[in-house]
Amino acid sequence: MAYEIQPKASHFIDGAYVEDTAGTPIRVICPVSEEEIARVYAATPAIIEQALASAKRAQVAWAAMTGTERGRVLRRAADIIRDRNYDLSVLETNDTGKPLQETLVADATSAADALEYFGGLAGALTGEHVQLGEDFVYTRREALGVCVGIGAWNYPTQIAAWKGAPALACGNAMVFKPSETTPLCALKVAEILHEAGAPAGIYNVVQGMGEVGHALITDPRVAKVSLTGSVPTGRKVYATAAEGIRHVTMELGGKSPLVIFDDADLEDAVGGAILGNFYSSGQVCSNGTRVFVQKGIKDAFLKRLADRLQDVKMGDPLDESVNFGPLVNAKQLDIVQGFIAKGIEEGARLVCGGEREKRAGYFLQPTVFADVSDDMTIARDEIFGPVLSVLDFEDEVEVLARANNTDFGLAAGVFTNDLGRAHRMVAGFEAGTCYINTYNLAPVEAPFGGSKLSGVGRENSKNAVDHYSEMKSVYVSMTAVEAPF
Ligand SMILES: NC(=O)c1ccc[n+]([C@@H]2O[C@H](COP(=O)([O-])OP(=O)(O)OC[C@H]3O[C@@H](n4cnc5c(N)ncnc54)[C@H](O)[C@@H]3O)[C@@H](O)[C@H]2O)c1
Ligand SMILES: O=CCc1c[nH]cn1
Repeated sequence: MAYEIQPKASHFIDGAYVEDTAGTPIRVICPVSEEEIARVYAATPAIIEQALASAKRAQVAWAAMTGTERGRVLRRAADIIRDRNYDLSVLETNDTGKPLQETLVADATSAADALEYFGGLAGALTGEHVQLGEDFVYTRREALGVCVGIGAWNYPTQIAAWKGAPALACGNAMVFKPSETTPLCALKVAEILHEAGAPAGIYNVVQGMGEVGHALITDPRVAKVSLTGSVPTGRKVYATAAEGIRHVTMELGGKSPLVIFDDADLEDAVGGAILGNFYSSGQVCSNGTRVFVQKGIKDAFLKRLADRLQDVKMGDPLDESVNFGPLVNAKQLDIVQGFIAKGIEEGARLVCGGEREKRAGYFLQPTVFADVSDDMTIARDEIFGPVLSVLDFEDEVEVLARANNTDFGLAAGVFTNDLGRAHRMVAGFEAGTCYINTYNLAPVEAPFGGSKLSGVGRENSKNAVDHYSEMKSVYVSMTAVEAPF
């Protein structure tokens, strides 16, 4: 029987698909055909209760298993995902509009990497022993309990796994709410985890908008919330979590600088700027959208960038030769077009692009602005679309100050052949994720996350373990107790 890729119902709770059509309908619109391809229903209070109760019930026994046993489940899920990579990539492409050429290598595979990595780590999670004379302290690394994950729409499979894998490895249960824009892929992550042996209730998915997210994170059974989303949503979710003194991870937006010095390899620098602005049609949180180019290399950079943009192939994202897809929906297209109009109005020079394609789908041409100044709207606000701004600079001290002159701090990159300068620049960047002579890679082995308004905590790497577990300290006395009376 062919593997069924379309999820069977709106929610996945307690090891099974669950439907409740009393919830608000959420239409899933294909960004290419602009037609409805699926419909799910937002979680009702009854669905939210089922998910939280099931997670709470399941978590204690899951945490009592050995890390090696838990890890085995995660690694099995990783294998299943790799076996079904093609079908899962098609689903991701349908959900987001990203080209299959991309989703085949960056989405389900990234989810599999996370499950494999944290599955491998699970058996090695430990506390420590501290000798204090004859007495000693030992620490127990314990799960937090029920964790809520809330996702953005640009990487629905990856986000579901980047949150789920470390949470489950540490012995937590998760209730995950995907973005209402891309609700399908997380359901497959839940289904596959269950198939791999995750007990019922350990990873649940419920659909809905902000209200459902809010209901989840205010429930007293919830110990932690991990959000991937915009800064305004992050402010609200962080404040709500603070009421209950809950643990948080905040993976938020950015307006990251990419600095290209005169001595950089031109071809690599242009490649980095392309990866940092046009992958996923520009809908990547860490994009280096403020491209600071030193004056001596600026003309050559702009010329080569315009040449290489000739190789953009737009079209049906399921065609594997297509390398540039539409934006995710009409609303995002409208927002990005608004920024382009603002760039022109404020005096930036449009080098190429800027137009919606005359075809069905939310296709927008890759857009490059030059002569952008620091105070322009397109240089200050996160656009989250295929819009690259080139800003000129003279020297290292000046460009570092300008690169950091933002409230965001997600990522930053530098292209130069001067190694000393490269390391000075990254030491000076106020950003959580930095790149030297490349851009936008996010391997599971490396911490990923932001500083300043771009976030709190880190995903991926051993660092994530500290955000999904806490240490219990146990003092053991080997001597008589001395009390004052
Ligand atoms: N730092 C990262 O790792 C990272 C990764 C991907 C995307 N992002 C950011 O995400 C943004 C784009 O995604 P988006 O438009 O889906 O973001 P968004 O902030 O609009 O929504 C994110 C999620 O939060 C939920 N939500 C909204 N209000 C809520 C509330 N009051 N309580 C609980 N949940 C609520 C939404 O339903 C959605 O699931 C961009 O800013 C991008 O930079 C960050
Ligand atoms: O969208 C942000 C997360 C990311 C960055 N690179 C790959 N995934």
